[in-house]
Amino acid sequence: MSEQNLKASLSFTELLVRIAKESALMLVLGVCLYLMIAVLGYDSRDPGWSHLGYQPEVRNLAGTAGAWVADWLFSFFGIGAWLVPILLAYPSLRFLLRRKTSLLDGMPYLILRASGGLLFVAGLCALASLHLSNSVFEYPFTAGGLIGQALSDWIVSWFSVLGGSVVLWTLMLVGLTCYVEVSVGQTLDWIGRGLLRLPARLASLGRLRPRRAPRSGADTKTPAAAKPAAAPGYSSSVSSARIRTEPSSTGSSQGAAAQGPSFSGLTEEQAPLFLTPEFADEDAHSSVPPAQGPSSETAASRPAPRPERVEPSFSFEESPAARAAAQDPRASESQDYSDYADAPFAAAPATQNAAHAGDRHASDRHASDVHSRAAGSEPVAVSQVLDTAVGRMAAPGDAAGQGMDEAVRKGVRIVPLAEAHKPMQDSDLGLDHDQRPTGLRPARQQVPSLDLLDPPELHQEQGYSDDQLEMMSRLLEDKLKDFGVVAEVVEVNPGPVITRFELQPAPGVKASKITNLAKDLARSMAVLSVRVVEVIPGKSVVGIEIPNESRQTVRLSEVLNSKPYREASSKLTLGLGNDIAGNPVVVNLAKMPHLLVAGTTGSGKSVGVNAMLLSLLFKATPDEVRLMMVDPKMLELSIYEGIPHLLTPVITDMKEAAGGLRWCVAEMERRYKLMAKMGVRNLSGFNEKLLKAQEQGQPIKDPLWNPEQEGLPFDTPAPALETLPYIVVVIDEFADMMMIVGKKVEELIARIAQKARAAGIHLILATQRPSVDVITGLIKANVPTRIAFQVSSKIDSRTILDQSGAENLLGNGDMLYLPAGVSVPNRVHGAFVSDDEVHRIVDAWKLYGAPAYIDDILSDPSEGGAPSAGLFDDEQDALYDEAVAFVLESRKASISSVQRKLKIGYNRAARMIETMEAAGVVTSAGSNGQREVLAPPPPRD
Ligand SMILES: Nc1ncnc2c1ncn2[C@@H]1O[C@H](COP(=O)(O)OP(=O)(O)OP(=O)(O)O)[C@@H](O)[C@H]1O
Repeated sequence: MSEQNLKASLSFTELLVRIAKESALMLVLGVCLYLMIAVLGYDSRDPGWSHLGYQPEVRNLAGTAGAWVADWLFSFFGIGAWLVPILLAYPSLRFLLRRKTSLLDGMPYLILRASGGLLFVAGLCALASLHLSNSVFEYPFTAGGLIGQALSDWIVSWFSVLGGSVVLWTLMLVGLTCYVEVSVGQTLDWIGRGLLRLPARLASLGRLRPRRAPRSGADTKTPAAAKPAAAPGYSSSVSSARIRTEPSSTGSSQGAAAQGPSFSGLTEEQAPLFLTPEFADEDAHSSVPPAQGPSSETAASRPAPRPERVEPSFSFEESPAARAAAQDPRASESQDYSDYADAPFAAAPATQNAAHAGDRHASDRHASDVHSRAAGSEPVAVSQVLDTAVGRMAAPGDAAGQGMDEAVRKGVRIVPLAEAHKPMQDSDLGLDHDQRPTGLRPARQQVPSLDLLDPPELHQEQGYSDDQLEMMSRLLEDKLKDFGVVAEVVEVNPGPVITRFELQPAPGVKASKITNLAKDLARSMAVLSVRVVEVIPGKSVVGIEIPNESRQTVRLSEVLNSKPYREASSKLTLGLGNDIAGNPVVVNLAKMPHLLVAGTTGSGKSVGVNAMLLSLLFKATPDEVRLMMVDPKMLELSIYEGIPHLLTPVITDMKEAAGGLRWCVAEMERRYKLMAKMGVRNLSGFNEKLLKAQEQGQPIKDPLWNPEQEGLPFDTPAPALETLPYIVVVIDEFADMMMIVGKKVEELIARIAQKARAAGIHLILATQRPSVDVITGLIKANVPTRIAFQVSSKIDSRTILDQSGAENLLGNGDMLYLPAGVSVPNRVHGAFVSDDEVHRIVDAWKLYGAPAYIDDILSDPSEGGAPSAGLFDDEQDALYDEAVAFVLESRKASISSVQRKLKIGYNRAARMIETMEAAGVVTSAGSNGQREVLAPPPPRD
């Protein structure tokens, strides 16, 4: 056969190929157009594969076949059906329009794009099924069709709704990237670089324009054009001008390409937005001249010219292209592409390794991080990946606001409470550490040593392990989701007794909704109780406090040996326990100035009160602090009987207790008068003044001295004033007093609470009955500092703290401490002190001396201006009639004789005599303190 025949037959074959291609082009266009019409004309009432037609007439513009096709598409793809014609058309047209590409050569690209398209549609359908309601679309099955439904069901069963959404979005984007072959990273890179160079370009544009005009002349040569490296293929383009004027950029790109898979090797001109290997190859091929100039070196080292149509290799094997690029600048273009194609696949093993290394939560989003580290052959620590993920999540407004990335959030930051929790400030606790004199007489004796207390247990069991915490975080999120609350655990703070999970609720989720779920959460997480902290100062999260499996016990010795207690200058410093992070909580009763302690029986109140009392006993001598104890249970405080701090024996009779309060009112009034006479405003000022005068050798005489009142001659000189101790009144069961004595106690407490601060009298009221008839509004208004131990209901908690929370405490000394003027209570794990320890300290104090009871308490309570008369309705006293009978019979109206006769307390007897006075049975006390009996003796039978 002649050469001409061969050419003719070849051209005929080419013709056939061309005709076949063009026919196929028409066919594809036609099919896609038809599909588009069918989809556009879809009417759910038309007959179809999924159902029988509801209407006799087919409405679809593409006819019955069109109706069936549309129904078929919508049944399987849902809203994805709209994309099917487009997805089919784009790659086919692209392939068919490229004349020189044979089917075989183009196949890999077709497969890549088809897979990309499939992934994209599948992701879209599944997302639509997951998130869109079909009631809007009225498609045969779901908004994402059967494919979307099946895929979303499967994904959700493995990844949950949120995680699944992330996976599907990722799938979609990957599909899109494969389909249109857009490099997301490169596009961003391209845009960024374009923006950066924009000013320079604009500036150079002005300079280039006048030069370009003469270029139209045939002879005109710009210096750039004169450069032999100019590539003819680029001659008419701006980019070619750039290449000519910037030869070094090409060099650097080669160098970079030779170094490894990197995009930095591409100039922006070389890096096409659409990474189309065919184009790249063709361009490169046609634009690179065979030889001369500076590029001739590289051209010389280039392998033999390839046949005209050579598709660049699209291989996932990394090295050949990379190596070739080192020598072949032309290859660098295709190499860059294949590098890019390699990147995710190269990353995969590293990601998998990370996963195998235990990082079951390594995120897709951070696969690139992992990859970049893996590429630098650095070992990738799982925790680093988690840290980065959580770091991003924790960014304000990120996690909740823009839909949470399930993959990223898996990996909770675990920060010990000791680091995450801000301890209470000294100002909240009322502590002052300055060493100013406290205004009290230098102590005559030393306080006992803290060694009397049991030491803290050193090796206490730790809470949950990191794995458990991670699991619990997930569980917590899931359980909340079950209750319709979308929130994400952003941090976990393990502490000695509880672990706090910090939740970032999704926008629109109210913290109170989570609070209301506290009980349900406790049940579903199988823990004793869950406390929700709606406000954590300084953070935008909600705290969930879950008890540790094994709880550490806080010993009083631990708290009292702490710096805050040791350095506190106040004699009324109380050690309460440790906060949730294990920091000691030491408070100042003087600043409170009165404290209400309430909690259900067995919650740890008495232990708490004991801890407070021991704190006082380790800080203050009897000269500095005196105690009045009221203990209706006759068990709790009787243990302190005999310590020198007591003003009076521990009071167990409730009416005597009321008398004690009345004495306090009288004492308060007396102290006020004294302070007024001395021109000072508070007790420490008063004591300081006295001490100063004593130091100067001019002790101050009692300005209120009334010798006649004492039954002494009127010229008896006034004694020198003594410093006054603080008085702490501790009432262990304050409800009993309210029940027995009634409203009068409330009035007395209110009076003391209102004024006693300056006089150095402080109240600690404890009750196990936190009801409104015990903790009345009047008492609450006057006792601003509260401690709530565990209570049985929200209502009780509100009665004590004016907010809920105490019902979710753990008992055994777990408490909420609400300082005066603060709205958010602080959780404190109360210090434990055993009865043995209390005994030891009591015994130690007993060694220092017998209690010096203040005689005034045993004298007439009306002295000192106490408005005693009329305060009590003592005619109702069961023994009143007996007392009257005794007085009438014996003709002795003395308190002590009534006391002895009826074997009652002094106060009760005094009240009876007062009542008799009010009733006209006896006279008022004369100057010698004697009363006469006015009523006649009882008639004898
Ligand atoms: N801080 C603590 N740490 C550990 N356990 C504690 C603590 N406080 C109390 N407990 C435990 O709780 C028990 C009950 O405490 P406590 O007697 O103080 O309760 P309560 O509220 O005073 O009860 P009640 O009102 O019936 O007297 C104690 O026996 C002790 O075992």
